[in-house]
Amino acid sequence: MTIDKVIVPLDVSSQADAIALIETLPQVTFWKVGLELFVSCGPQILKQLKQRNKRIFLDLKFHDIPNTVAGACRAAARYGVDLITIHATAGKVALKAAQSAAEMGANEAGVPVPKLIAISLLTSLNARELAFDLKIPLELPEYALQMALLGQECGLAGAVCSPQEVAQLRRTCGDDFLLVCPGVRPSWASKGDQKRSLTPSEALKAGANYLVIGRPITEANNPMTALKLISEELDAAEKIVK
Ligand SMILES: O=c1ccn([C@@H]2O[C@H](COP(=O)(O)O)[C@@H](O)[C@H]2O)c(=O)[nH]1
Repeated sequence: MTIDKVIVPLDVSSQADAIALIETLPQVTFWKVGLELFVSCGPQILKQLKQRNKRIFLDLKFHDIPNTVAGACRAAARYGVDLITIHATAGKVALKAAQSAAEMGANEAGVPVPKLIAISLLTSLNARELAFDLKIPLELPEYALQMALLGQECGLAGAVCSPQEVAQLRRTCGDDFLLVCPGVRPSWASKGDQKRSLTPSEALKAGANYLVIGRPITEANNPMTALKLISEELDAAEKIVK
């Protein structure tokens, strides 16, 4: 089912708003809990999602020294979530420590080990910002690839990348490496702060495993209709991919 490849972010600031969204879109099986919701209402929302048999992408984008990210990943893994994010720029020692700690936390809690995935480069940044603001002397696609490869070398399960880099990452990192793409925008939706987007069908055909699509659905006049349009677009694209 292509709808299972869509992860919808719960980018709201209260548990009540999050639950309202979950109940408005019962066909969504995979939800993302990010900084806004987790900081607002804590891990309680994870229980709510698990009670409803939903898969959980805990997108807290850890970025700290090895000891601290390890502690955070160990604690996050105990919740029995499916995906956890860490910035690749935390570095090799931190990525390896985070991976071992996630395994330890899950084993302690007797839950499946979550997939730890590395943020390669935020999808809100473009080549100009990378070069002139962040002073990174690599072309953007090469930089995103190197960050994904760093994650892979450290034993992580996958990476978060923009749909514009996913084909290159898929070719280089192989079929078993999980590629999760935010910054996906249907042709009818506004881009907002996303700077490296493609449409859902383009992202799927380019090799993404999961598409994170938020505001085009959650801020639509009718979220159910928006999700249906995306689902039909993905169904058509999957027939071409197969
Ligand atoms: O590089 C990244 C990493 C994470 N995100 C998250 O994905 C969603 C996108 O929401 P939209 O409303 O579809 O823009 C959001 O929760 C981000 O925190 C990202 O956009 N880019």
